[in-house]
Amino acid sequence: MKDAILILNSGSSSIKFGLYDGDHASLPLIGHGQIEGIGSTPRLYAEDRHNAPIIDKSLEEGCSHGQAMAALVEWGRTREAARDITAVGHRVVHGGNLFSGPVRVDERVLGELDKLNPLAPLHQPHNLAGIRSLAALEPDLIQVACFDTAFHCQLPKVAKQFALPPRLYEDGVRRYGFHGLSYEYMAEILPSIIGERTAAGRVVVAHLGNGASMCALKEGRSIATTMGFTALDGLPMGTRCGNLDPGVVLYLQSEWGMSSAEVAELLYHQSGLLGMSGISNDMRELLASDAQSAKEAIALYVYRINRELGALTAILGGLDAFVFTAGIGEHAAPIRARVCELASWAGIRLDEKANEAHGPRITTEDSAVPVWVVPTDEEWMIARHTQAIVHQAH
Ligand SMILES: Nc1ncnc2c1ncn2[C@@H]1O[C@H](COP(=O)(O)OP(=O)(O)O)[C@@H](O)[C@H]1O
Ligand SMILES: CC(=O)OP(=O)(O)O
Ligand SMILES: [Mg+2]
Repeated sequence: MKDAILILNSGSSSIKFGLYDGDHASLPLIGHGQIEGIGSTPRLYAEDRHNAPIIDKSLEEGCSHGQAMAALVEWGRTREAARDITAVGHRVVHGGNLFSGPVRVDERVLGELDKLNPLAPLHQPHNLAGIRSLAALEPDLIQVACFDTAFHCQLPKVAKQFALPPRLYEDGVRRYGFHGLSYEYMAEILPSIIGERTAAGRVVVAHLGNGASMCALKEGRSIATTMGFTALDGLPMGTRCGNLDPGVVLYLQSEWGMSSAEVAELLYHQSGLLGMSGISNDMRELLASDAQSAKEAIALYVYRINRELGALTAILGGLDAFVFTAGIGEHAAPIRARVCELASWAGIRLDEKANEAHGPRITTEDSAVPVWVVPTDEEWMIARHTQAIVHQAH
């Protein structure tokens, strides 16, 4: 029977998945898709590697993450009846300071990862619930956790430190950084797209999805990143505030009498693009809106990206390439145009037509720094790690 590897990527608004042919080192894609609307009106959608739809089906109203996962495995088996799912690789957002690489999950590992739930409340509990519900369905299945934080674990100490007493650092209160599977994929794919010499230089990648962060890559390694201890820091996001004076939190608690749960709800769910605009966390809706609040939300979003670009360029000591990726980075040409306009200080000159066509290169020949649009593929990166662990296990 042929082997397949199922990959699950639980983002803050969806479960994305991929089914890969585990018999080949290059891991060809069999099918991929997502379940959207978990908690409201869930829908399972998948297409094959040529983007032809395979399934488009509504799931039970209000179904849980676990039930959605079970529906997915059922689909994988029905569709690929001649295939055995040998392993499931999961995106797990937080690995803390214990996990610096992919790991096969067992009860001990799950126990350690549970402790990190408060550090990634939008993601970690869903990631772990998925692993647990699959373990209950299929106890012998190899399940592998691949961490968003792992790619950043070699950050220089100064980039990880907060200006707090050292005992807090020792206790794990430090910058971890996220979206590491996306940045790892970029480090791997960029030489073939932007050229080996440029990719081996100083590159800033902006991962702009529902969550958003930026990373400074030097010689393909992360040396600085905008997210921190949690996935709240850095850029404003769909519903998260990004960088914020910690004095605001103290003020809300002491003067407004807000509990920590209420502050968490505000900062994780009611801030960012949604909070500022009062309209939506979806950039498509904001770009289509005439409301002043939508315009202000977009203005702050691009302002903050430009500001972080400056900071990361300073850390890198210069800039050889700038790359946009993830939902907004790959699809929102007006946002890229606004960022590039603000980044004229770096000698960036936008090629409008190329930008409208989504690149891959979106700057003119005389731009001092080339800017690229490169689709990310966190799932494929997870599949690679999972395959390596499966090989170790045999
Ligand atoms: N054509 C588009 N124009 C503008 N924004 C888009 C477009 N397509 C997708 N997006 C944005 O991308 C976001 C989702 O990005 P994605 O990387 O899939 O997020 P996540 O993995 O965090 O769920 C959506 O919320 C939406 O704002
Ligand atoms: C870490 C994070 O913010 O992930 P996502 O963008 O998938 O929400
Ligand atoms: Mg994502």
